[in-house]
Amino acid sequence: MNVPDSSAQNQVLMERSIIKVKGLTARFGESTILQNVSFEVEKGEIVIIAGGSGCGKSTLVRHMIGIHQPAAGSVVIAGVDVVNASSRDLSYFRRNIGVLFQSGALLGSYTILENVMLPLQEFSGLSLENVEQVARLKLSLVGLSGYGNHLPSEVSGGMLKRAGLARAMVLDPKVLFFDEPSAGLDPITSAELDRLLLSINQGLGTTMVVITHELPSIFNLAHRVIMLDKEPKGIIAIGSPVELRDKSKDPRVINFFRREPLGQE
Ligand SMILES: Nc1ncnc2c1ncn2[C@@H]1O[C@H](COP(=O)(O)OP(=O)(O)OP(=O)(O)O)[C@@H](O)[C@H]1O
Repeated sequence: MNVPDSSAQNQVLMERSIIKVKGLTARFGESTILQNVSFEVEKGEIVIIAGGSGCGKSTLVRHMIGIHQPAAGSVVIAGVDVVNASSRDLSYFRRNIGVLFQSGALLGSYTILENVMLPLQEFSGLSLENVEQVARLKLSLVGLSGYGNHLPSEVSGGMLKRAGLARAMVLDPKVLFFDEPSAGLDPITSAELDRLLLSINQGLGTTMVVITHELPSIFNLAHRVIMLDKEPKGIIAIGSPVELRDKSKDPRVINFFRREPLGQE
């Protein structure tokens, strides 16, 4: 039997990671928000980024997807060195990730179907007919088959999120990023969205990075939680929600998980 040597084993382990963040330092002017942050995310994993307001959750994700340039460190996602990517590589990168931010609202004067078609028209090179077919498929995946011709103003908040999700997924991304996906939703609609994300993760194997501080969502979704804090401007804990809740000795982590409603697991 061929037993792989340790470097080959390491290689296999490394290849499991689809996201590698190494020594990331984020600054705005004189102020350092994140210092020397490193972690990896495995293919198919759902990682939640949590932590108090202003600790740098959005800043981290914005650096990961190339919106901001880090002061130091590297980010490699699906094989693309995001920090040093050429415009060609960035274009490839954008096809391999989907982003659903609160600010990424749908365009109000376009129908939901047209909104979902937009990334395909920009990136796919498909004919208009095929673009529409793919967009309709994605709308059915998120349970919005009958709503393609509605304007965003004509559907509920939960439906808008699902339409945004269809748009974020339309290029079949390997990684999806969400910033507070359940913000503004009632608990039932929020739980429905969690179920949808989970079914997409399980059905398609899509890796997900989700910013949220909603404990039900954390327990519904997360394989691992990365907790950030202003001190030391970075990661204070990484682990499954149950591990962090039951085993952490850090009072900040304990306090965070104490808000968990009874009966969540
Ligand atoms: N573009 C920017 N320019 C200057 N400062 C910024 C910028 N973006 C974020 N910051 C600052 O970085 C810090 C972290 O902000 P960030 O939005 O990443 O925190 P957060 O953890 O996502 O917070 P919240 O949970 O409140 O959304 C804050 O002090 C914020 O003011």
